[in-house]
Amino acid sequence: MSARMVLCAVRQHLLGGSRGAWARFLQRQSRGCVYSSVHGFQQEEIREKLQAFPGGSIELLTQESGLAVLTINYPSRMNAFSGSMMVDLEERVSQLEGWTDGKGLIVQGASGTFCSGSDLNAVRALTNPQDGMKMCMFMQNTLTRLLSTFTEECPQCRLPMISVALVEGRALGGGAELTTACDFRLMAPGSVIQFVHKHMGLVPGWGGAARLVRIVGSQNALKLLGGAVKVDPELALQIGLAEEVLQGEGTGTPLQRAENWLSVYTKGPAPVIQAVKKVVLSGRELPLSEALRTEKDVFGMVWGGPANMQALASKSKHR
Ligand SMILES: CC[C@@H](C(=O)O)C(=O)SCCNC(=O)CCNC(=O)[C@H](O)C(C)(C)COP(=O)(O)OP(=O)(O)OC[C@H]1O[C@@H](n2cnc3c(N)ncnc32)[C@H](O)[C@@H]1OP(=O)(O)O
Repeated sequence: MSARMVLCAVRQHLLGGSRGAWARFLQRQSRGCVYSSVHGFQQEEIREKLQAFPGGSIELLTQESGLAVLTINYPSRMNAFSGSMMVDLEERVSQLEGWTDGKGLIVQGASGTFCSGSDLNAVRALTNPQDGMKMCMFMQNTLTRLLSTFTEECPQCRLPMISVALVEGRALGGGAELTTACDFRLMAPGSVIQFVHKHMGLVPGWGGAARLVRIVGSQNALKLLGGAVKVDPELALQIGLAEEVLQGEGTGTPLQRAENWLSVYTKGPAPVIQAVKKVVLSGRELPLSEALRTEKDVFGMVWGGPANMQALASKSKHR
């Protein structure tokens, strides 16, 4: 464990394991996970630039069940991301990082379609490479925090919720990238995920390529990006991009079906579900020796905790 990770673990203990307090502490320390001023990234400068392209919103609904729903809301532009929505998303992620009771997150688009990527009106006004890179760094930071990725600068998992992208309609360009910032993708019949970047003379820049390789492997990722392939639910299942197709007309809305699907994995006390996400995430993101040490630290947080004591007292059998 690096000196910084030790410090982080000690701080977490001092803060009594309260994720809200811990999140607020970390937010004060550093808001961006991948890029900071060290990399020439000035968050306030790009926020201001993005705010000049308003429209739409990102809505967050947190529920007592511990499930939250994040909705990309700009139906008149097929839920494309305006500049102000990029800023909104960053603020909603901060809100989620401070939500102590959170266990699961569903990311969806409004009005039956997921997201058509960046708002092309904003993209056209930001074509110089400097602005493009700033926008890309801003979105990489936000989506990295959304997925709770461990990075060198941010070795603590701050948003340890199990997340699902509910894909209805289309997820194009940046919208396809956003789906990869969730742990799972559930697709409605007839929906499409398409990395259209090649057709735009681009490659993904919101971290979508790096994450896609980890999800489907480099050969499938090369095919999807190189061919700008329209991925329907059948292909998505075949290559492991989607977890399930949400079938079942008459069994509730797609959102209700996604909530039912997710609730299987989020049933139980928040600290335990958050611990599950942390150990899996560290196994995926960190070198083995660091992942093992993180697992030990997380284990130490739940061992002897209320859920553990209650389970021991009830002498439960796992039949
Ligand atoms: C860095 C770039 C990259 C990234 O961020 O990683 C990107 O994401 S670039 C954006 C990539 N996305 C696109 O290029 C999508 C372009 N749009 C379409 O292909 C189609 O609109 C659609 C999404 C397939 C839907 O087609 P259809 O069902 O026929 O509806 P319309 O075309 O009539 O769309 C309705 C309305 O929405 C506007 N729209 C759709 N997408 C965007 C967008 N990304 N930016 C801005 N506006 C968008 C579309 O122009 C229509 O508006 P009106 O013309 O005013 O009716």
